[in-house]
Amino acid sequence: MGKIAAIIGGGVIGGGWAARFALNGWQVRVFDPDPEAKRKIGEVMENARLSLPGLGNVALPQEGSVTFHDTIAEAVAGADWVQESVPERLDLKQKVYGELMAHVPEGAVIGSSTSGYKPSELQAGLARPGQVVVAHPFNPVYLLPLVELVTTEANEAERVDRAKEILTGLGMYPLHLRREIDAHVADRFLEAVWREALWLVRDGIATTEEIDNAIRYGFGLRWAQMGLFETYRVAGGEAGMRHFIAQFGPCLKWPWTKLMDVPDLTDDLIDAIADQSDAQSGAHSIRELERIRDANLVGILRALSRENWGAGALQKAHDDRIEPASGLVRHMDELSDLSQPVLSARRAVPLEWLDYNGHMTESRYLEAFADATDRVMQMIGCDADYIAAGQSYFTAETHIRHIDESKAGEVIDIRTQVIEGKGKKMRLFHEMRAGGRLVATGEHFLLHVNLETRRSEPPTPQVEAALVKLAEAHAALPAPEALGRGIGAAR
Ligand SMILES: NC(=O)C1=CN([C@@H]2O[C@H](COP(=O)(O)OP(=O)(O)OC[C@H]3O[C@@H](n4cnc5c(N)ncnc54)[C@H](O)[C@@H]3O)[C@@H](O)[C@H]2O)C=CC1
Ligand SMILES: C[N+](C)(C)CC(=O)CC(=O)[O-]
Repeated sequence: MGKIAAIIGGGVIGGGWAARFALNGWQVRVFDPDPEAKRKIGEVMENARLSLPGLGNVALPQEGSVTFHDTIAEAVAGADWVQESVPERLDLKQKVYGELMAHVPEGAVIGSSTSGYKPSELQAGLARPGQVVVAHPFNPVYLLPLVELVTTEANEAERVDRAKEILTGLGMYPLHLRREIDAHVADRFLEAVWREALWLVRDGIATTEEIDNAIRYGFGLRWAQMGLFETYRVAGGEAGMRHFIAQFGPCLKWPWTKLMDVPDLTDDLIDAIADQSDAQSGAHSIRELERIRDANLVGILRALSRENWGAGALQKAHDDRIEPASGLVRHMDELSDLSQPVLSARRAVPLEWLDYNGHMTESRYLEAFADATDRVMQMIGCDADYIAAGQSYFTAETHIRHIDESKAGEVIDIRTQVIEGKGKKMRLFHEMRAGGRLVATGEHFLLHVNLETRRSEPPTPQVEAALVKLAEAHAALPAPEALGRGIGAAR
């Protein structure tokens, strides 16, 4: 049996944790007295299955089970990680921790999703305070990598290291705070922005929609990729941060913000906010908004991955970590059997690859096959260093057949047969399958090129020898039925 995560409280956040653990191969056990918890978590899992697996370019491990339990004792039995996500009330959390102490295995980490309590407040009076850390995630937990890890002197160093390792293994970024503080780091920041926004609505300066537009059409886009300080460094021009502070530092003392003043949440203000929010977003259900949010997040995160930047760089590092378990290799010497087509991709279909017909769109087949070709190039030694040294392959011709549909989150495998590999020429035949079904084939002809002259020339002897070895090993395979076929050619 795989690793076990117990989820105590399966609402918005507990459901997100359940999805992140399960889709990363953990067995998940949920305890939540809400009779609707199973349905709600089922809906979160559905959204997560569409979006999380396709965030990266390598398939996640096989999904773990999610089971529901009537008692805390049953849910936490044998658990490696327990994540508490009950409502944000200290008395309730402390009661739950009392019960957890009686049943959670001593080796397990107990993480709290608390948005604002300090770990010392949760640890107070417990038999084993060292087991409890704050692991504060961000909604949607299954897509956003940040988790604030807050610990105290009571936490053993080994347990803190294990907590970091487990969270990293889930594709998250544990930001370990230097010391505990109310509301950690990110929520202090969100709270300041939220307070200011409430004032702007209360004073009739802007509506909820106008405030959201001010964020999403402007600084929100900047924050997603560079955060605050790096953004302001750039805003300081060539003189950087010092110039930025010299220019805008004095404004901090001007009445630009309301600072700690909080508007009274009167019935009138709450009605105004709720009515404006209905007018702004009421045409969509919460589940629809969640799906829109998820599709946008996947697009943003995948764009950042292409630049190997920010949260996208984290995703790439996660892909690298899980790649060996996925069965993919980087060099053909790692293959145990050269006589069969090589596994050149094993990945899930990203949400952003879908089109208006609800399935993977045609251009993405080429992207998937192109990535598979890159993998074959890497396997024969035409890797990043080789290319940086001035040689590579260019694709000269491609023929793709679309045979069956593929949906978001579905795992596709591509296996590649080398049809020809000699001198400057490389001809590949890719077969893409989803759950054993043949989904598409791609035939590609490539020429080896000198990147300085931009003219074709033979590869280095090492690369050519590797390619020839693979081509000879594949020569005994039957020719693919569609090899060399043009559009409209008889089946
Ligand atoms: N909603 C958000 O945006 C975020 C919330 N958090 C934190 O996560 C925690 C949970 O918040 P949400 O998921 O938003 O609340 P929620 O209200 O959606 O879910 C709480 C769940 O806990 C269950 N519950 C109540 N008493 C319980 C008990 N004794 N044992 C087990 N389950 C119990 C409820 O039935 C409910 O399903 C809070 O500490 C909150 O501060 C953290 C990050 C973001
Ligand atoms: C509003 N909130 C305090 C519950 C927010 C969080 O804790 C983090 C988030 O997801 O924004």
